[in-house]
Amino acid sequence: MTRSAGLRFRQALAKAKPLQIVGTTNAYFALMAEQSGVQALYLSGAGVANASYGLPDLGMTSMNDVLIDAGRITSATELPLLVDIDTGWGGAFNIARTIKEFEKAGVAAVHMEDQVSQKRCGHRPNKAVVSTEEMVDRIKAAVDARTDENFVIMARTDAVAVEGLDAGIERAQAYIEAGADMIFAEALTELDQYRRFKAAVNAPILANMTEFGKTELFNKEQLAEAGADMVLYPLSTFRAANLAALKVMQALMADGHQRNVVGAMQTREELYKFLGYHHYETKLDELFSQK
Ligand SMILES: C[C@](O)(C(=O)O)[C@H](CC(=O)O)C(=O)O
Ligand SMILES: [Mg+2]
Repeated sequence: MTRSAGLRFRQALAKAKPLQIVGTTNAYFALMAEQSGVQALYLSGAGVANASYGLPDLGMTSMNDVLIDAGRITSATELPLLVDIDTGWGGAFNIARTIKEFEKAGVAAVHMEDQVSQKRCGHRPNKAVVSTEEMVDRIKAAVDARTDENFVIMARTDAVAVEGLDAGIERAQAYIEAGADMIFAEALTELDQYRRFKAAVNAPILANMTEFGKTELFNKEQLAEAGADMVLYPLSTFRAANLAALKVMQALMADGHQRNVVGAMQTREELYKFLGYHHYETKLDELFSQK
């Protein structure tokens, strides 16, 4: 694969209207996504905190925590990966380091938000944002640090829920002016708000379709029509897998066996198919064939 990860993301975006970006909390989910026709992957900050550390999404995970999970996914698949880097984890030099490390890890794109470092989930109350100037400095530091010009730096604004739509749009304009490539318009409540962002900001717009949040679960046609270029499903597979796992745990405790839930499990055969298990096994047999 000679094309850079960033270029692969941009090419996937150019081909799809809108590009559906699917959250995969681990490398195996990434393999399933790749073999299900998904064209771009996402590593959620909430997903890393929740799944890998058992923590809430409140800015408690560090750059290295996210980098480890990102590297696992980029090692397993060629699909371009968008990673949630929260606020970039610090001042200008920290942000520069973050960009360099994620680019080196084979990540295609990152999104960095304008919340204060003690951040919250974008769909929760009582968020606070830094000044436009401070976020512009974050973006400048990020853009200056990238070595691949195709590496995507997406600016996320959480300001709409805090300061209103007009302020959010003004910020997005300033962030693009500062060098951001794309805009993540967080926690919008109406389709028309995407339309307003798109009309005012000359850059690709991402719509976050996270479940149980502030945004209605619009379909991709509705979002494309409203001007969204990318649709994100950050935690959909994680939430579904969590419920499936919980039901198995409860059945094991209630029934003393798993026979009632085996039908809800992915079979060994399916697992091996996604892993390419037999290919590895054949290789092993060839390498160490018994005489
Ligand atoms: C996209 C997000 O930043 C994430 O970390 O996945 C979250 C998703 C969520 O908590 O539902 C967010 O929207 O803040
Ligand atoms: Mg997040």
